[in-house]
Amino acid sequence: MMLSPLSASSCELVLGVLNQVLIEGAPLDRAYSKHFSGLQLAPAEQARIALVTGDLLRRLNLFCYLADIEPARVEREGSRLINAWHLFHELPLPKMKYALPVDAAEFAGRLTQARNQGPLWDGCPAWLDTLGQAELGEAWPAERAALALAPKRYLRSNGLKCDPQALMARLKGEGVDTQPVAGVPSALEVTSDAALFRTQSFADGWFEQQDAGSQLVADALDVAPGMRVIDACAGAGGKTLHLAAKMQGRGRLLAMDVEQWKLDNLKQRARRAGAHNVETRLIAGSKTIKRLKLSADRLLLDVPCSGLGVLKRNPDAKWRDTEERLPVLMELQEHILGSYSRMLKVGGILVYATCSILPSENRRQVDKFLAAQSNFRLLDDECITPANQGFDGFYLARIERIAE
Ligand SMILES: C[S@@+](CC[C@H](N)C(=O)[O-])C[C@H]1O[C@@H](n2cnc3c(N)ncnc32)[C@H](O)[C@@H]1O
Repeated sequence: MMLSPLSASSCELVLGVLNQVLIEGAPLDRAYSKHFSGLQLAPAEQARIALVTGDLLRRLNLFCYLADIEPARVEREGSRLINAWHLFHELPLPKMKYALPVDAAEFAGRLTQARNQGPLWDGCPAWLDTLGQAELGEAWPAERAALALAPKRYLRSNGLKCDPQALMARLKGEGVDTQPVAGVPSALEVTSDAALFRTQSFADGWFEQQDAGSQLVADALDVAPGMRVIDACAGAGGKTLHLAAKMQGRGRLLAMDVEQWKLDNLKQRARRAGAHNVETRLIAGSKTIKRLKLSADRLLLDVPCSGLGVLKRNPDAKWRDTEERLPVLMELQEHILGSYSRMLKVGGILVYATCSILPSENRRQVDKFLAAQSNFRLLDDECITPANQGFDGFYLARIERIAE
């Protein structure tokens, strides 16, 4: 999308969203829906607001430095942040009422200084830079820079309703341009700013919005029609629906989670997608897992994680308590892998997946599990990274159960 200056009312919306995320702690998608609902915004304007907000959040420390404000003062001094963003992109300043000015000479001096500070330039907070360096070493600066870029938009064509070529042609007729994605057969990249979710193709369940990297996770599970498959951390079902399509609606697909509202959401999406072999089950405790002992041909463990692979899309995670939550998440990952793997049959395959690029949430968890469990063996693993593939970052390990 071409960058262009924001109108004064769009500046207000950007600041409203930023304020809700940074000061009130709301997730970014919830802040968008709160601010956009009830407004008759043109899709292009909505996209422009999301682009500016995303860019500001991805490199919040850089823009705060250039505007000479503290992130905590965004509510009072946000107009300065917006002006700094426009100066940075060499755009005319928006006509906001009572806006705080940015001194042009001071801005230019700060810009020169920031260019020489890698973490600041890439919008990386100090805790994350230290962690990334410790975990990824010399690979980190490239990942850090890739995580500062705007995400591309990808769709997954729903194999239960269409194939990617048919979807591409139908969307073209609805004003949405797309192109195939090398190496990910189910994915299309959206190359125009159209309102995807207002299309009849979406209403008819022909696609879901899903990152191309994320689509590789279900591929790795190698499911077939007729199998008994469990998606044990299914959430709202992004990957469940992909698995259902790969099973061509035949066999049993059990989607589980600890949050009922996510499973309710999944059921609704499954109806639209025509995925009739999906059953949902709330995990109410260890008994729910025990009852399914040795029952699955395939098991997906898409565990809760730091989300540090998907910062392009969810940049707000950089400015939350992600660092403090990491040890708790790692303990949960270890528990889920150790305990839920009991649901797999002998000869069955499980995929352990995260949307993190940190070895401590990924390969090290798998190694710890395998060291304690001689009845499983690693088939292979892969880290999909923003710097290498350009998609969101994901990790997946394929593990086979070789004995009871
Ligand atoms: C990475 S998300 C899953 C995303 C989902 N698979 C998708 O593709 O949309 C992790 C999920 O694990 C769930 N979760 C958290 N603790 C859990 C537990 N102890 N057992 C199972 N699921 C859990 C969370 O509610 C969340 O929905």
